[in-house]
Amino acid sequence: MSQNLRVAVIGAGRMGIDHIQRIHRRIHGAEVAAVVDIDLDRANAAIADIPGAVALTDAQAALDNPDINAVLIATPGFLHEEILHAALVKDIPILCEKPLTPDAESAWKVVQAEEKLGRKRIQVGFMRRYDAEYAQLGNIIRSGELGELLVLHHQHRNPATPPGFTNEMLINDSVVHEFDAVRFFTGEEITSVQVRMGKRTRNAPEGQHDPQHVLLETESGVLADVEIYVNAQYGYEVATQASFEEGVVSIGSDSGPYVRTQGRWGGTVTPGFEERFGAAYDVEIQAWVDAALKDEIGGPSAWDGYATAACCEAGVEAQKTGGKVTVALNPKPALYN
Ligand SMILES: NC(=O)c1ccc[n+]([C@@H]2O[C@H](COP(=O)([O-])OP(=O)(O)OC[C@H]3O[C@@H](n4cnc5c(N)ncnc54)[C@H](O)[C@@H]3O)[C@@H](O)[C@H]2O)c1
Ligand SMILES: O[C@H]1[C@H](O)[C@@H](O)[C@H](O)[C@@H](O)[C@H]1O
Repeated sequence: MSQNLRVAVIGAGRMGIDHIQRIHRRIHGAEVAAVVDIDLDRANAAIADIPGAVALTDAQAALDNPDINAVLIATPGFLHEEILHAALVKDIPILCEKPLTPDAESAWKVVQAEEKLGRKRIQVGFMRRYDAEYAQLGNIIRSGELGELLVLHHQHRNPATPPGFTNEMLINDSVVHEFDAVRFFTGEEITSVQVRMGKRTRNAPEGQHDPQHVLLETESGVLADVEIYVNAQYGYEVATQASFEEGVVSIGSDSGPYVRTQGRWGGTVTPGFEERFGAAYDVEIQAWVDAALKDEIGGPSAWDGYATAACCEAGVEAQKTGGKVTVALNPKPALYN
């Protein structure tokens, strides 16, 4: 594929708009050819500064357009499955925002459809793998320089949740990132999930128990915990501390610049994921484009999407029971080895 990628972005909401601007302004080798949203006004607003792009309301119409040769899916997670299958039929590179799908059964169907196609076409939007500090911690773990990794502590805090953010979405939409991070760091599958509910913040909307404490273990016995706290008010913070045999590594905690003025010292907390992970999204999308132009796909795969969906399913079950729930996975198809 020598020409630019001509991308249809499906979903012009918070994340879709961010990716549209990213592709238009910062990514090399790709252009936004179409924006699809059921809300045509949103789609039109999204292409206002992109000459030549078209606004549509139907994803299939974009996929049927021979001028489109790649698709970025940024609709809510429960809508991904249908678009993924339609895009696999077109046999074009796909960047699907996380989650691949919200449950293991539908994610497995996507894996099977890709396996039937016979080659990888899907990259899942687990952008943390492209964050510089995440990549560095991954390298430290793999190098063995601090001995064996023993425990991972995660904090995942959002300032507030959008309307309709259910109790299950704390797992399916938020902790799904830590499921991927733990698998990425350890190179192992997660074998069990437990969720504990403690004291609830008065800032949580009705029906949502916030914060929650999620406990995981991996095949070799690495333990991980996640504080998921999505109405934390003060800002957006995602951090990890890793304990090894010979040391401890922290990433994502406070970084400069530290300012001293008017009798106070301090810095700022990022307000949202766009600021905290802006650079990682750029690297993620550029990597997808670079691979797609060589007719390849890299990064987190549909298998990673399926395995994390299975963790989510166990997590949602664990929310109800409070007990430890085993993660059950189908055998990994050779395509993903
Ligand atoms: N990687 C990350 O850090 C990150 C951050 C935020 C969101 N996300 C993911 O991105 C996706 C979108 O999230 P968001 O926060 O932008 O949601 P959003 O609700 O802000 O936007 C979704 C958009 O999809 C549109 N839409 C709904 N149904 C549609 C359909 N059938 N066809 C076309 N468009 C349709 C809506 O009108 C809306 O504009 C989700 O999967 C979410 O989990 C990922
Ligand atoms: O969809 C968003 C997004 O994935 C963010 O990265 C995460 O921090 C939020 O918790 C989630 O709701």
